[in-house]
Amino acid sequence: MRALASAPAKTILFGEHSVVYDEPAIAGAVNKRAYVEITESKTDKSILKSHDLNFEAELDTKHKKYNLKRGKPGIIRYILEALNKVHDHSPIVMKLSSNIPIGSGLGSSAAVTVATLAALYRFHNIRFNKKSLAHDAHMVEQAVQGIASPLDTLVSTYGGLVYLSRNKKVEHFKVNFNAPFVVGYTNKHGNTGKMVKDVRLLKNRNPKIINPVISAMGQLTNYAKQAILKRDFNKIGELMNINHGFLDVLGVNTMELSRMVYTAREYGAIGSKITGAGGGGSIIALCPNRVDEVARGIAAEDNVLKIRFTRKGVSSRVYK
Ligand SMILES: Nc1ncnc2c1ncn2[C@@H]1O[C@H](COP(=O)(O)OP(=O)(O)O)[C@@H](O)[C@H]1O
Ligand SMILES: C[C@@](O)(CCOP(=O)(O)O)CC(=O)O
Ligand SMILES: [Mg+2]
Repeated sequence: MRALASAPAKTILFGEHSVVYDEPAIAGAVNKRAYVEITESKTDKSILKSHDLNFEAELDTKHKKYNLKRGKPGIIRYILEALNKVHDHSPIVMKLSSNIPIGSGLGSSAAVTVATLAALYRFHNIRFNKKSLAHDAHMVEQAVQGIASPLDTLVSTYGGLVYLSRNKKVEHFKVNFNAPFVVGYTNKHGNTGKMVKDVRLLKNRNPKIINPVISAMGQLTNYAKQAILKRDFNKIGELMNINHGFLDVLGVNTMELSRMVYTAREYGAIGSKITGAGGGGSIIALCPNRVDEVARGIAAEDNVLKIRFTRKGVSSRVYK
C-alpha cells in the first residue's frame, strides 16, 4: 500500500503572535507544499527520509525517538508526534519532500504535520474530514511547540485566504485576492516555539504595556479584513506597516528582517512586515506595480520567493 498526501505553506498577512492570545488573524495558503509518502517497510525498521531537507532517520515510533543518520532533526518531532497519535507502530518508510523554506515563517511545520496526518489516515484507512484533521494537526503543533494557535494548521488544511475570528471561527474570503505580494526570506532561521515563548515572557514582565499592543493588533486585523473586502490596497499597506511596528515591539524583529522590510519600502512597497514568528525568516511586502523592483531590491542581500495564493488545501490518496 502507498499513501500520499500534500499540504500548502501559508503566509500570515495580519495577526501573528497576537493570534496566540485569541486575537483575530488573516492568512493565506500559498503555492509551496510539503509532500509525504508512506509505504510498508521491507525490514523491521521504520525509516524517514527527505531528499529536499537532506536527512534520514530511523524512527522508534513507540518511544517517540529517532536515530538520525544525517541532516538536522527539528521537523522530525512533528512527524513523530503525528505518528504517535495515529500509527500502530508497524514498520513503514516515510518520504518527505518540500519546496517550503524551513523555519522561515511560512508554516513548514504545519504543512508537514497536516500532510503527515492525512497520509497516515489514508494508510490506515481511518475516516477523517478537514475539521478533524485541522484539529489533530493543531494538537501536534501544540505538543511540539508548547504553545501554538490553530491558524497555520487551519490554513494548511483548508487552503485559501482565511480570517480566523476571536472565537476561533474560520471565515473564507470570497474575493479573488491576487494581490501583488513579494515574500523575502533570509538565511537566518527563526524557531516558532522559542519566539512564542519569548513573547509570553515579555508580556508577563510588562503586562500593562504589551496587553494593549496585542489587543491593538487584533483591532488592526479587523480593519484589515474590511480593507481586503474593499480591495483597498493603500489601507492594507498602511495596516501592514503598523503591524510590523507592533511585531517589533514584541521583540521578534531582527536586523535581517528590518533590512528586508525597509528595502521593500524603499523600492516602492506600500506595506511590508514580518510574516510568521520572526526571529529570522520572512517578510511580506505589498507592491502594486512594483513587484519586480521590490524583488530585485530584496534579492541584493536576501532571497525572494515567488508565491501565489492558492485555494488548494490538503490533498491525499491511497494506492492499494
Ligand atoms: N534543515 C532542517 N531539517 C530539519 N528540520 C529543520 C531544519 N531547519 C529547521 N528545522 C526545524 O523545522 C521546524 C520549523 O518549524 P517552525 O519553527 O514552526 O517554522 P516554520 O513553520 O515557519 O517553517 C523547527 O522545529 C526547526 O527546528
Ligand atoms: C507566531 C505564530 O502566530 C505563527 C507562527 O508561524 P510560523 O511557524 O513562523 O510559520 C504562532 C502561532 O500562531 O501558533
Ligand atoms: Mg511553524
